[in-house]
Amino acid sequence: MPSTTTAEKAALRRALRRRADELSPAQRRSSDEALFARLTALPQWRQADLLLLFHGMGSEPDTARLLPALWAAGRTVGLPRCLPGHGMEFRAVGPDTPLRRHPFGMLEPDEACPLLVPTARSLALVPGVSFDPSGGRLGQGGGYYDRWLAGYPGRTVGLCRACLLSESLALETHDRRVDLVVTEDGLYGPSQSHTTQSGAPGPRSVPECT
Ligand SMILES: Nc1nc2c(c(=O)[nH]1)N(C=O)[C@@H](CNc1ccc(C(=O)N[C@@H](CCC(=O)O)C(=O)O)cc1)CN2
Ligand SMILES: Nc1ncnc2c1ncn2[C@@H]1O[C@H](COP(=O)(O)OP(=O)(O)OP(=O)(O)O)[C@@H](O)[C@H]1O
Repeated sequence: MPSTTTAEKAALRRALRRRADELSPAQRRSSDEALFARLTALPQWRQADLLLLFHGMGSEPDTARLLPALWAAGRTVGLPRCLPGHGMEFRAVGPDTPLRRHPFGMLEPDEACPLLVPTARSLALVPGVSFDPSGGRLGQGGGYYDRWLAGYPGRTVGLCRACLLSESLALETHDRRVDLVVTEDGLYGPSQSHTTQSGAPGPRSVPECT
């Protein structure tokens, strides 16, 4: 019998995936542009030794669009690879790296790519169906990131479309908060006082997808 939180998470995941799927391609593109503008302006982004991205799929932000500029700037970029037993590792990818489609739908590097060892100066972009303003995260339900984050020494950022931001997510003991949540409208997180980048107060209620 699943715990209440597990059942609640599954129901919320279904509802928010539906909400995300209703966004038009134009709404997704304009949301992505605003998210990426905020993300790439962060000092943590500019200063990281390794950028550990994910290859966006479905209604996730289309993070693959960030890659060409990073390669052109000579940055080291990694993408995750799922391992048996719900493990995960990151391998370096470049412009000519062939990626393979995993049965879950995302593109992944293979074992021919160099394995990356994250440091305290690394930055991981963590995917999520939803986040809350204190860094709580609802993932896809496999526990891949939670297991990997348990041994990860670096910083974490979640990209969250404003209409998928939850007021407060119920977390289980294994759930890891991200250090910073980036929405189109502002930055949130355990150490943020809900401000937009201009310093103006950020949105407090959760907007509807329009
Ligand atoms: N782009 C991207 N890559 C990622 C993740 C992610 O969330 N996004 N992951 C984040 O952990 C890991 C993969 N984990 C995933 C876990 C479940 C599902 C998923 O769609 N599950 C379906 C059932 C799929 C099936 O069993 O066939 C579902 O829950 O409906 C997708 C990714 C690593 N790579
Ligand atoms: N650090 C961990 N060690 C062992 N099991 C874990 C760990 N983290 C998560 N799990 C297990 O993984 C399963 C899925 O967890 P959860 O619903 O929190 O996944 P998620 O965060 O949504 O997924 P993901 O991290 O893949 O996006 C649960 O059964 C949970 O007990």
